[in-house]
Amino acid sequence: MSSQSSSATAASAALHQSSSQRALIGHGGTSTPSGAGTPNSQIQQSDLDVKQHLMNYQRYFDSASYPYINDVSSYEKLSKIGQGTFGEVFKARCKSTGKMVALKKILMENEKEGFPITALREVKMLEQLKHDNITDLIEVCSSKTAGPGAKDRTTFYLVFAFCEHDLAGLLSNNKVRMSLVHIKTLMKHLVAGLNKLHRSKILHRDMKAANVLISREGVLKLADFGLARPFVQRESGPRPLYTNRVVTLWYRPPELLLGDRQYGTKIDVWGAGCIMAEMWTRQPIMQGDTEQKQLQLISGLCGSISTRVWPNCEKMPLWVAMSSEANSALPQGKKRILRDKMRILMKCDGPDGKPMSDPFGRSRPNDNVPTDEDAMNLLDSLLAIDPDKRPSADEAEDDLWFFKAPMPKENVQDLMDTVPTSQFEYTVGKGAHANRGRHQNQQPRPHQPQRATNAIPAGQYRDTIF
Ligand SMILES: Nc1ncnc2c1ncn2[C@@H]1O[C@H](COP(=O)(O)OP(=O)(O)OP(=O)(O)O)[C@@H](O)[C@H]1O
Repeated sequence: MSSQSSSATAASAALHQSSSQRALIGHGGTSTPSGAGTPNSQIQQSDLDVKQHLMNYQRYFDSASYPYINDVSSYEKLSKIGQGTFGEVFKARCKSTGKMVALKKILMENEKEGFPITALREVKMLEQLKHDNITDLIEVCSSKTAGPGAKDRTTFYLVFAFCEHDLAGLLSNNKVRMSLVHIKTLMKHLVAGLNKLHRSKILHRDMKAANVLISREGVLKLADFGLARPFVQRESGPRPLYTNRVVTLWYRPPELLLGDRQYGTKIDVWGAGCIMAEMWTRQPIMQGDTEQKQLQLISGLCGSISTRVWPNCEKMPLWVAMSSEANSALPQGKKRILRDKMRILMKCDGPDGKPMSDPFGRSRPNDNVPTDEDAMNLLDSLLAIDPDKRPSADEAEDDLWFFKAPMPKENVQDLMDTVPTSQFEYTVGKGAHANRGRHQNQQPRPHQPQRATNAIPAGQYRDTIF
């Protein structure tokens, strides 16, 4: 037995003994159990034993190391890079290794309840999700600060490996020219990360370009697990109900907009489809400002939502409300024009491997250059109206597109080398990442008060994180 585990056993024995002793001697160690006439010398001896045990216990904890609770002073804060819903985010440097990190401060909304359950959930999930394409949680740190009235307060930080860019920022930068190989490589990373997530039985529930980070080395990382939750896959019996107030509106799939509360992994797959298209369009493809508007935009691009394309659509809780004349959110007779719209952009690269289409309109798209039909097929399937017709992340990872020339690369380091400044550095102060995706249209987190909208009747569902 190692000295540490033997001392752990000793400490736990000490704790056990001390608490039983305390119970025996009563509160404060000076009274006796009711009615028992115990001689004073015996009480004093028990008291001393308890003190000794407590001291051993304390010594054990003082000498123990807490790999997840280092003091945040081991990092030097450099700048504020973001304001998440749950607190501020800082760029910092590890004093001992020089490594850059992102420190996400946990907002202690209700300190009496201790470490917030939402942050705890995020930590627990990230611990399971060690993968190249998922943001790397290094550790949880704490710091003691003297609060008002000189009362010590503990602040917790999640420490992540630092990523230089987010995809929304990169896409809004017209100096960043992405070739088909770059897009294919990033999509490969995205579906690989998503596949890991879904294999670990976790739903992300907030897929959007702003939550996709890219490291200096050109590796994509899925980030922001603040809305993620574990799910159960049941073959039979009632399926659990989840909140449908998830996913930023622009990336929200039809089933969520129609009030589904028994959704699954395909909600994230829709988000992956929106992100894939955005890599060519360079802006979110459907920017509604209400749920009805979003449904209308989906119908406009992906075709009418009907039993012809989605047999179960009429079973959705909000089907009737959304098809009402007043809402007119489900226009019928709309053709699916996704392929026609994207054809002009999803061009194969030129002979020199340079992109042949220019989403920023600096040159006319070249109609003679062939469209990448395999990319188009994958996009078309990711954005299927019927969630059952969308591929799983596992199937998407095996898609033909990824195995055809031009082959994806290990990373997009060459693209990163063309972007000298970290996106965070030049957006900071203007609300880093305020670019797009973290937009006025961003929906509040489920636990936050809802903004009044003229959308679906509010309060239809209890708005909590399950
Ligand atoms: N690993 C990282 N490297 C660099 N910046 C990061 C990292 N993680 C988070 N950030 C920055 O902090 C911001 C907020 O982080 P995150 O999205 O995890 O928090 P949140 O409270 O869930 O925010 P949101 O309101 O965007 O959902 C990000 O948009 C990004 O700017």
